[in-house]
Amino acid sequence: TSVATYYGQGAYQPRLSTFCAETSLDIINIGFVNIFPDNELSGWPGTNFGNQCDGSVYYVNGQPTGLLKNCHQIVEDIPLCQAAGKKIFLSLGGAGPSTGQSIHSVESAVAFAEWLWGAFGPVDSAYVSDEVPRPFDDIVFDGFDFDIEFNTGFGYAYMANRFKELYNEYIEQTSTSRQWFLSAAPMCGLPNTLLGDAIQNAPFDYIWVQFYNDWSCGAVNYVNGVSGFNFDDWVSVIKASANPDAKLYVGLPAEESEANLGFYVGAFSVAGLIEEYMNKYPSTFGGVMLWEATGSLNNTTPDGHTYADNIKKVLDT
Ligand SMILES: CNC(=O)NC(=N)Nc1ccccc1
Repeated sequence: TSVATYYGQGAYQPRLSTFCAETSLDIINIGFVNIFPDNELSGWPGTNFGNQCDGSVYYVNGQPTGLLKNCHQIVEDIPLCQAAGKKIFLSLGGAGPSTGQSIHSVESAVAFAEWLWGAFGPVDSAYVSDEVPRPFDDIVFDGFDFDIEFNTGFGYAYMANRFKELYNEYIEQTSTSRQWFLSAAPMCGLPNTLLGDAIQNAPFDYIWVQFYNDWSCGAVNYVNGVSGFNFDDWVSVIKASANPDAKLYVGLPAEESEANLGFYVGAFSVAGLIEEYMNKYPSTFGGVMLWEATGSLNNTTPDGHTYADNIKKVLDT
């Protein structure tokens, strides 16, 4: 089992290298590409990585885009994380603005995936060109994460399937042993309107469900001994999906302040839930996802262990 986390939106977050050194973190989603092309005059996506970039953006035909140009610390640090054996995904969506997250046609869903592959994928793929920038230079992400939180779910299955085709095409052409992955971060309510269709129709590798900010299905229900926590239902969703072997993660807030009031549960309070579901679904249970890295770092026990360390310890028992 493994621990996945998000990085990029933490208040006063330290640079990524801090988390490259954290052995309890296995997968890090870098968030976010938070403006999608159909919502941008320039036709380019926009990004936001909190305090990590200097604010300068790319220009297209003399017009500013929302695409950040200088995030040198992330660019310097991703190789450190990858050298430490961590998978680093680029996350699409995130906490807003809601006006930025929608896809208006199948064609634009496909074009968006190809653009991102050219901009953030292998430096020698067929989609690298003078028309597509390399905001993170020669950094090659290990996959793309769908953290869709607003509007509708239209287009994401087409986009995820196009990513899968691009992965397979590149692997076929280069015979590389390197792999690329797809992940999604649905909120726990079922049926899931924003990512249900994508999960049903595209072969995701990791599904980290946000078991917070929703009283009907949050992990807090299990901890409080009441019904609602719906991991079992999510196992059925995975088994009926395009990839029945996808790994299902329990998403949790890493600190009191990182979810709506009442949804945070202590690492040791949630240990029972983790142990029960890890044993109940040994092949589907993938681990725990934490929102998010800096909150976990700020949520340290007196012995100096972060929330992620304490969760990892529960997973390893
Ligand atoms: C995995 N994605 C998230 O956990 N997103 C998230 N926590 N969004 C959010 C929702 C409400 C307030 C702040 C952030």
